[in-house]
Order: sequence, then C-alpha cells, then structure tokens
Amino acid sequence: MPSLEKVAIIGSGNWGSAIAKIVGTNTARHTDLFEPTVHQWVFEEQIDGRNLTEIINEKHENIKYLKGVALPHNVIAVPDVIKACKDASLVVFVVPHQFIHGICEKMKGHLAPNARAISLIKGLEITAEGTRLFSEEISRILGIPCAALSGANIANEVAMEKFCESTIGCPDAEDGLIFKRLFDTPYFRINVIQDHVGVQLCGALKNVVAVGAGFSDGLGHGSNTKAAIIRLGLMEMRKFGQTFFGDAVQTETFFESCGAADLITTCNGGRNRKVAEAFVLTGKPIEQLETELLNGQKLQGTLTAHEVNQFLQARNMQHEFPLFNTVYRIVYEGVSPELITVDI
Ligand SMILES: NC(=O)c1ccc[n+]([C@@H]2O[C@H](COP(=O)([O-])OP(=O)(O)OC[C@H]3O[C@@H](n4cnc5c(N)ncnc54)[C@H](O)[C@@H]3O)[C@@H](O)[C@H]2O)c1
Ligand SMILES: O=P(O)(O)OC[C@H](O)CO
Repeated sequence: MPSLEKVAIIGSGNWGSAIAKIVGTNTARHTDLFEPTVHQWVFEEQIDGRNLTEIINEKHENIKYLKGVALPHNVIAVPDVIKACKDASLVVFVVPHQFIHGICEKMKGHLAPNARAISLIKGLEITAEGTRLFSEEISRILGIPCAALSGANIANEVAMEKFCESTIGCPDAEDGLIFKRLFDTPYFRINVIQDHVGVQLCGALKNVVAVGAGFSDGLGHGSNTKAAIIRLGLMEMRKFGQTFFGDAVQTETFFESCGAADLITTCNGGRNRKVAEAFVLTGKPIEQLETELLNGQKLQGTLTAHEVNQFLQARNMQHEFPLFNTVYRIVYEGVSPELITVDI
C-alpha cells in the first residue's frame, strides 16, 4: 500500500486560514490518502503580547486573519517554516506573492523526495525581463512539480461555507485527482483542468481589473460602468495570455471559476476594490489605506499593476492594454481617477 500523503500549508492569512479549514477537514475525512495531521506555517506575530501560533493552537482560531471561524484540531500552527514543511509530500502555498521567494529558499532540501506543490497565490512574477508563474518559481527553487488553484473565492465567504466553485490547473492527471480530494467539499466545488498557466494568469490579472472597478465605485458610477470595466478587463486578460503565453493558455479557462467568475466576485466583494474605492473617496495613499482598512492583510492588485506595467513598458506595449495602463497611471503617476472611464 502506498504511504499516506503528508500535507503542509505554507501561509496563514485570510485565505490561508479559510483553506486550512477545508484541508484539515479533508485530511481527517480521507484517511486512505492523507495523514490527518496538517502542519501550517504561520508568520509569527504578537497579538496582545502572545504568539499568534500559540493562540491558534489553543483556541483553534486565527483571531487576526479569520476571526470567528473554528479551525480543525488536526491543523497545527508552526512558526518555523522548516519544521512546518519537514518531509511533506503535498505542499500548499498560500502567501501574498511578494514573500514567496524567501520562503521557498528556506524550505529547500526539507521536503519528502516525492513532494508536489500547489500554488494558491494570485499574482505573477513579472519584471521588465519577462513573466514567470509562481508555480514555475516554486518548481525552479524546490525542484518539484507545482499545480495551481484559483477561483471566485472570497475567503470569508468560503469560511462560512457559502457555496462556490474553484479551479485546479494541474498538468498531471493523477496529481490533479489527489488535489481534488484535498480541496473538494460540497460547498467548495473543484473542477480540475490541465491549463495551470491560464489559471494563474487569471488569478493575477483580475486583481488589476478589481482596482479599476474600485475607482469606478469611488467615483459613484453604477453597475453598467462596472460591467464595462469587467468586460474590458477580461478582454485584456485574454489578450495578455495570448500575446505572451500563446497556446499555453486555453480560451476555455476564462469560463472556469478562475476566469470570469473570479473577476465578477473580486470586482464586487474583494479587498482590491475596497481599497481602490477608498483611494478615490479619501485621497489617501494606497499603503496607508492598506494599513487602515485591511488589518495586516495584503493588497495584490496595485503591486501587480506596477509589475505588469514594467513588463509592458519594456516592450513599448502599455498602450495596447489601456485598462491595465490607466490603473497603473492613476495609482503611480497621480493622474485623475476620472480617466478610468476615458482612457480605457
Ligand atoms: N483573501 C482572499 O479572499 C483570497 C482568496 C483567494 C486567493 N487569495 C490569494 O491568496 C494569497 C494569500 O493571501 P491571504 O488572503 O491568505 O493573505 P492576507 O493578505 O490575508 O495576509 C497576509 C499574510 O502575510 C503574512 N506576512 C506578513 N508579513 C510577512 C512576511 N514578511 N513574510 C511572510 N509572510 C508575511 C501575514 O502573516 C499574513 O499571513 C494571495 O495571493 C491572495 O491574492 C486570497
Ligand atoms: O480580496 P481580493 O481583492 O484580494 O480578492 C480575493 C479573491 O481573490 C477573490 O477570489
């Protein structure tokens, strides 16, 4: 009989905590496939003079990032990333994208020999030189295959078990089924496809569109304007995929939960939308609003808008993506938010 899969979760923010609830429940349920105990790496911080890891292990609740939601007792918070991932055969990465490199470097050489990973990160490694998916970065640093999960999944709603769907992109069919058993529940319905590139591209670029949707809300425009931003954003996402990833991105992927559905939910209920709306209403800098409104949670859309712009500028192609370009100019060049309905 093959040995049981040992699961580690790397990350414990809002989504990391919601997914820990699902993963902990499923490893305890499918004992034919998984070791029940799940180690979760938690970036240590002090809450009222106590370590967050101690609080999680005592109360079975992440009181900072997912307050009021009970976590399964078989999920153990671990402050040391090396201990958390020791001998893991399935590794779930769910950290804000700016932190992934340093974390992976520390994990090198500590996983099981047959380890595979899945990235729940919504962001892209984009520089003027080129783009890289985080699944590719994880594979490159750790020398293991890496799939991706992304969907219309506002963490708080998932944690409250409101029905939604999500997409796993996994080139290996057998691993895809294992990941499906790790994540699928009656309220979190997984569809597995092969296109892990498209899954990640959608998850990253939708955050830029959500910033544009937030500007529109801040200006008091209505549903029609937001629908136009969503549609134009979807077209730019597809064009970006076709232009820079070619056949690696399937058009059908944009109709999965990770595509149009995520775009809709993030432009209505997400943090990027919320902070962008406040940016217009208050005139405060984005970093200040992130601190004031998100209680330690991290914004991905403005960072991705900057990264995408660097990449496009290096190719003198920024004007071919007017929505991405206008979001960038509003955030980083101080042009009027009114341009969100003029220059796109
Ligand atoms: N929250 C959602 O609704 C949601 C849903 C789907 C996907 N995602 C994606 O999941 C990923 C993780 O987001 P999240 O919502 O779990 O996180 P979050 O934004 O809620 O929390 C930030 C996390 O970063 C950690 N952190 C802070 N400083 C750090 C450092 N220097 N090094 C390492 N970690 C540090 C914090 O401890 C915390 O766990 C992102 O790519 C996000 O886009 C989020
Ligand atoms: O809150 P946001 O804007 O980071 O979006 C959250 C999720 O990605 C929605 O699926």
